[in-house]
Amino acid sequence: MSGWRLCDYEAAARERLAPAHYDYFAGGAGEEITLRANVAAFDRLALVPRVLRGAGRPETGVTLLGCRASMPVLIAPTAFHRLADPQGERATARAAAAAETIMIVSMAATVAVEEVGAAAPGATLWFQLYVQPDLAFTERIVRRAESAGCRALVVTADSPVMGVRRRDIRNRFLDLPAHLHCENLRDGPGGPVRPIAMWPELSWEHLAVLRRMTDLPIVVKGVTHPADARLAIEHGAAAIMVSNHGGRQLDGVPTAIDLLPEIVAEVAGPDGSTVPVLVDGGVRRGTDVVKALALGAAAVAVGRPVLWGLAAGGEPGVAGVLGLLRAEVEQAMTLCGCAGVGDLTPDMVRSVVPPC
Ligand SMILES: Cc1cc2nc3c(=O)[nH]c(=O)nc-3n(C[C@H](O)[C@H](O)[C@H](O)COP(=O)(O)O)c2cc1C
Ligand SMILES: O=C(O)C(=O)c1ccccc1
Repeated sequence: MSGWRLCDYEAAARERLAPAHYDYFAGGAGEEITLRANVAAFDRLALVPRVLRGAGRPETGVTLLGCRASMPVLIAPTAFHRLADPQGERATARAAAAAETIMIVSMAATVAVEEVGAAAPGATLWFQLYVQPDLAFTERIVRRAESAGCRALVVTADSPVMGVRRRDIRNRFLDLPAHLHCENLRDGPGGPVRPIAMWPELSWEHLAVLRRMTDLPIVVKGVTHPADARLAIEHGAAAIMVSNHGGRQLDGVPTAIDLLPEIVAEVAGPDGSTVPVLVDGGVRRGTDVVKALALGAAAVAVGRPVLWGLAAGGEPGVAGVLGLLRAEVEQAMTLCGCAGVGDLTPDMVRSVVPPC
């Protein structure tokens, strides 16, 4: 698949997927304003490279919450990988292991977290959690994620209810096909599968409960307001993920890349200390990654591009997408005169008026 660009994977995925499943992956909430804006926002930013720095071949690797990744691109948690490929999350995890990057396994995975870990022993996995009102059940799934070897807990905060996804309503996409289930929601092996609850009562108090429940570092995903970034840290978050859920929750939210600088400024301690700020939404090429890092992100995550790789070509497809992003990041860093991610600074990014 060499020579492919990310848009080629999306086109191939679209041809292979049932239209309702393509729409589920591709779609956003409401009028899809935020969905479109996420991608467009990167094009309104320009990179100002530094020259003659003798930087050599760049080191693209990063360490996040004690986990090494070969590039500052993580796999965002996305549901239902077996809609895209029979191996589903197993294939994604194997490609993540081969690329040496971190996969955030979704609570709504169609392969149990234990099986994802077993399928890709070399993979670094984090687990995304929708905190369930049944806190005893929540604790059981946290223990399962720990036993499966997950190294961080990513708590999704932007989904007190599900966003209104008009494509899914139009397509009557309500349930998974009968042979697929959210395996992390099973009450014991072979037991019944619970529906995932979105919980409007979820609050900062529960973050403190989780903090006491586990020694895993907690990432709060779906932060957009700077005041919430601060609250997340005050409640023990080890990292923050600036995200509008890929435009799938509240439509009209600013793009994650536009929110990033304010949040980075807010979480910077007076002594220069800070927690890592991750960002996702609309990252589609290496220069997008470099822009986010220059604006203060410790790393980015990609959601849909991984699903396109998976639907287009299973594990090799995901490997192709990750390899492409990795090569593009390296190329962009080299052209920016950067030896490592720490050399990317905010002065290297400018807002531009789009050409008319
Ligand atoms: C099909 C799909 C399913 C998703 N499922 C989850 C999920 O289960 N949990 C979660 O926290 N975020 C979920 N997300 C949001 C992603 O983690 C991420 O925030 C978003 O996809 C980033 O935008 P991008 O797709 O433009 O890269 C999902 C996104 C998509 C597209
Ligand atoms: O579709 C999503 O974006 C998502 O986050 C989700 C939540 C619960 C179940 C399946 C997917």
